[in-house]
Amino acid sequence: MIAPISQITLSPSLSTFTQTQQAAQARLVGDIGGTNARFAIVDERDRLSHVRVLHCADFAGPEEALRSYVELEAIALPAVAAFGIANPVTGDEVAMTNHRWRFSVEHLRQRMGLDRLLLVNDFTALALSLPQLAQDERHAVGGGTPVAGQAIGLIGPGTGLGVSGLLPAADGYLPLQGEGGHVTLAARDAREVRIIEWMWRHHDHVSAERVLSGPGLVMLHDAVRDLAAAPPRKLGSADITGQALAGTCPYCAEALDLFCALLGTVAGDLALTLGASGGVYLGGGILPRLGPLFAQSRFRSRFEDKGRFSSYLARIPTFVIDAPYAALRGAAAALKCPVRVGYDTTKQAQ
Ligand SMILES: Nc1ncnc2c1ncn2[C@@H]1O[C@H](COP(=O)(O)OP(=O)(O)OP(=O)(O)O)[C@@H](O)[C@H]1O
Repeated sequence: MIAPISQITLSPSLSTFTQTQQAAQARLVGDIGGTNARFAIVDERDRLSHVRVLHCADFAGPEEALRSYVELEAIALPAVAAFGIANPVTGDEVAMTNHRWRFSVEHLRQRMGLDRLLLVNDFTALALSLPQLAQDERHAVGGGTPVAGQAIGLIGPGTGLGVSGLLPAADGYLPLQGEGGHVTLAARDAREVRIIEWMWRHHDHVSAERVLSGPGLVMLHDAVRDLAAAPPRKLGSADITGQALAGTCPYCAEALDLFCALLGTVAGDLALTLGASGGVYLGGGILPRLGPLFAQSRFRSRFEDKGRFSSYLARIPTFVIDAPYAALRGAAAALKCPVRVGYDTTKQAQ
């Protein structure tokens, strides 16, 4: 743990020098999702401290959330910051897909007095953290062995569905910056055809994210009940998994079963598309909350269920990420990424 910067007493003559050193060493990192914003300080040895999780809904925008973070942690901001955000990052203007925040990266940099602010898609950041994960920070679901130096896939349901990956390059890996959560969801059997038909009543385009996310699990449960002509019952996604785990609601259990199977389909598609012999990693906030249900689910059998390519997929391991702040480490890695990622703003020399 590094000491909070505000607790370091500086003599006036040393102050400027030391602050410059701190700027070179400590960095502010963030992981902004549709539900939570996590912030932390990363030291020169890439260790995290001052980790704090804030609810996005409590703040008008990222500036207010950051000011609250600084106040709650009683720290001075480092001069350099990088945030992963659950959004495509294509320029200075960011309008979140699953939350109301809209902001300019450059304006935020200026308002916070930062020398550099990098915004990157949250799953691009998470992908950059994968090579740093320790063995005990991932749990294998099913068989397969990762092949070193090969492509790696990443997918994770949370408020939305994040998708990214790493492609091998001369000096390591290149992170993907796509929007794979919005691919069209495909049915594998007649039951899923009926579920997707039901979803069309509500969405013109039924993307993977429409189903493989917290709100998606709620819709799946609604669909299962409606197709069974059961009376509607509004349950949140946490209630649905809670009741499925407790065995108290057959509709919840079926919704979760469909959720895991459909995630297997989409993760298998990602593995095929990338040639992800390095493995497919599963992130996001939902899977770690499913307990043993996920490992016992149809996820892995569906992942491998690709006809003539089943043996190809059987060799690819799938791992649930068990490192709650991996995306924060990935945001720090993005600052050092040799290729341009996200949107980077820096203070112009006077
Ligand atoms: N026990 C649970 N079972 C299923 N879903 C849950 C559970 N608890 C929370 N969720 C759902 O998980 C989602 C939040 O996911 P996550 O924790 O990854 O937040 P986030 O980082 O803000 O999300 P994202 O980055 O995707 O926007 C919400 O839709 C919430 O309803």
